[in-house]
Amino acid sequence: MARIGIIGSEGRMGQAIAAALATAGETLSGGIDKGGDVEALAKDSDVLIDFSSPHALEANLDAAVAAGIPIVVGTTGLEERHHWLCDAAAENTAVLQTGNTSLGVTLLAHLVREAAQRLGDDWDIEIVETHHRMKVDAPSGTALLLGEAAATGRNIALADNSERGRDGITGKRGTGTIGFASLRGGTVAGDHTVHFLADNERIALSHLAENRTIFAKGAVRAAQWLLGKPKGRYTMPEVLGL
Ligand SMILES: NC(=O)C1=CN([C@@H]2O[C@H](COP(=O)(O)OP(=O)(O)OC[C@H]3O[C@@H](n4cnc5c(N)ncnc54)[C@H](OP(=O)(O)O)[C@@H]3O)[C@@H](O)[C@H]2O)C=CC1
Ligand SMILES: O=C(O)C1=N[C@H](C(=O)O)C[C@H](O)C1
Repeated sequence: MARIGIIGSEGRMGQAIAAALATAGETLSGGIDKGGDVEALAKDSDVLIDFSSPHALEANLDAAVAAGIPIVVGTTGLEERHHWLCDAAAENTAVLQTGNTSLGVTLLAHLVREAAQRLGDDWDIEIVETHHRMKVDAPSGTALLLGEAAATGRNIALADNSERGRDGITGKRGTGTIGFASLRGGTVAGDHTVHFLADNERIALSHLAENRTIFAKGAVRAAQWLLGKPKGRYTMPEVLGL
């Protein structure tokens, strides 16, 4: 049995992960929130699970590296520099960062990549996500993950081909771009639809999360899988064998 530490332990996901750990028969080594001692938590743990804030990421990665333990990063709202930090930490320990730990979204990303690869850029791609009113980042990490999957299928760079935050006189849609739209309200755990829109026909690929259990179970599974892995950056498809 592994000792698993949670960063963001009192949050919505932190509590769901603690419940999933208990169900899986794993040991919770401890949990911290803002102002907590992540180095001490890392010393008491065999693996860390971080669902907190991008502001905490650097210290969390440093603590995992210093303690020589792997870390699962589920926090979203990450910018390019946060991905560089994950890459740097992965030179010294095992790091798995993902915008969504669920089996369903992991499979959806695979399907989106396949569809984008097969459909030409006369098929416009638009990603729509809906989340609860408490969510602080947009587009969601999952929407960006799905956008990356579509961009990979199209063999283009998402950063150079995104349309985000349309407002006012936007001009026509750019051919080959990937659009993002975010809805916020109520208690929605997380809905994502990738629309492929062509002349006279459309395809919509969706994942609807009914509660946070799916994310929590996936995070625990990722932590279990990371134990004993050599340094490097890992992905959810590897964890789930997809
Ligand atoms: N990858 C995935 O599958 C999923 C990812 N997420 C992501 O996980 C993150 C957390 O979501 P959620 O639980 O809903 O958010 P919450 O706001 O409910 O919880 C966040 C927790 O992190 C803590 N926290 C904030 N800053 C720090 C810090 N510097 N160091 C340590 N802890 C800190 C907060 O503590 P305090 O209250 O003291 O500030 C709080 O307890 C979000 O980025 C969300 O998008 C969510 C679901 C699934
Ligand atoms: O903040 C959330 O709640 C969620 N965040 C993740 C994201 O940004 O994609 C995953 C899930 O959709 C729930």
